[in-house]
Amino acid sequence: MDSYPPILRHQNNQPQNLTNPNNTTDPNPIQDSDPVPTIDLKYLNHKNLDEACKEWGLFRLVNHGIPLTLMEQLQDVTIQVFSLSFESKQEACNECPITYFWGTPALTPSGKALSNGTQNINWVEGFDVPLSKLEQFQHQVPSLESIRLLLLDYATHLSRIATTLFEAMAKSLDLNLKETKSYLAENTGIVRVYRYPRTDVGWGMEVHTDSSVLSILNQDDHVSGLQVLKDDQWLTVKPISNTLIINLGDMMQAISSDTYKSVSHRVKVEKDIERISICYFVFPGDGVMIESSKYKPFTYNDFREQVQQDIKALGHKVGLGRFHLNQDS
Ligand SMILES: O=C(O)CCC(=O)C(=O)O
Ligand SMILES: [Fe+2]
Repeated sequence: MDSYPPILRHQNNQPQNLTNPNNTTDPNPIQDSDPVPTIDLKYLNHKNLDEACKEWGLFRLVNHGIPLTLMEQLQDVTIQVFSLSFESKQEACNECPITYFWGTPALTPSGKALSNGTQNINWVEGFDVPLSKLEQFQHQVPSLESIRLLLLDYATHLSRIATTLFEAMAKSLDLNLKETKSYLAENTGIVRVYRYPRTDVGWGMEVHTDSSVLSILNQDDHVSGLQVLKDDQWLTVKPISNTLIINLGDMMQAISSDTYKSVSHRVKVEKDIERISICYFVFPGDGVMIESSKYKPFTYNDFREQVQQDIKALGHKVGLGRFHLNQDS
């Protein structure tokens, strides 16, 4: 229990030693499939990809080329890092580019929790890792150093996957590839590693859309939680080992002039079992103007500042609606 941040120490939580999932009984038996479209990266079918982006804004990626051992090692080390005491996690991130946060996924650019004090607690703790800084430091805490080394390797795969998918999308959308290259800037990539505690109240993450161009989620192999809104219905995205979930963010929706969807999603928590996930987000390059037929020209920085203002003033993100061409403000 002392590994949980104090505000997440709900009375119903008992100390638990998760967490090699292979040793636990799974309360959410994994079904073989769900209706989420599957895209094969090795044999990329542009038409299927285009349809998934239009209809869902989310798909499952197979044949992604990341070694299974790397995916499994990352999940194992993530579990180890989170099992450190709350105080050591805080202390470990005091003077390093990695930020440790809890209770909300909304952070200021300097890594502080962003809030106007009225939001609900999100039952989540996490580490925010800017990938471009990974080479510049080493960590004294062995599990954090292991995760840093694994992420260095993982990051090259994430860039490869994001670039391949984005180029295929740009082609289907008939965007000028040379101009649009800067819409996906590899040096903006961040990874967020999350643990959702066991609890019987609240949400791990409330309904939102990602602000990214693309997000790549490496879900817990054994515990479900991610839910996606499709045709006004919430649907659970089944965890399936050795696959990734790709979701499109607000920047992709804007770049595509609303042809593609930034998908609404949320994360459910479980009473009896923790969940981890390792999520990657990539954004347009610094100062790059997003031009589209549906929105006023804006940079990702304009967008992020607006989101921060809205969260402070209203308690929630308004998002792309702020930039719509027929919006007055
Ligand atoms: O943990 C997950 O599966 C999803 C997390 C998420 O939606 C986010 O970080 O934006
Ligand atoms: Fe998200």
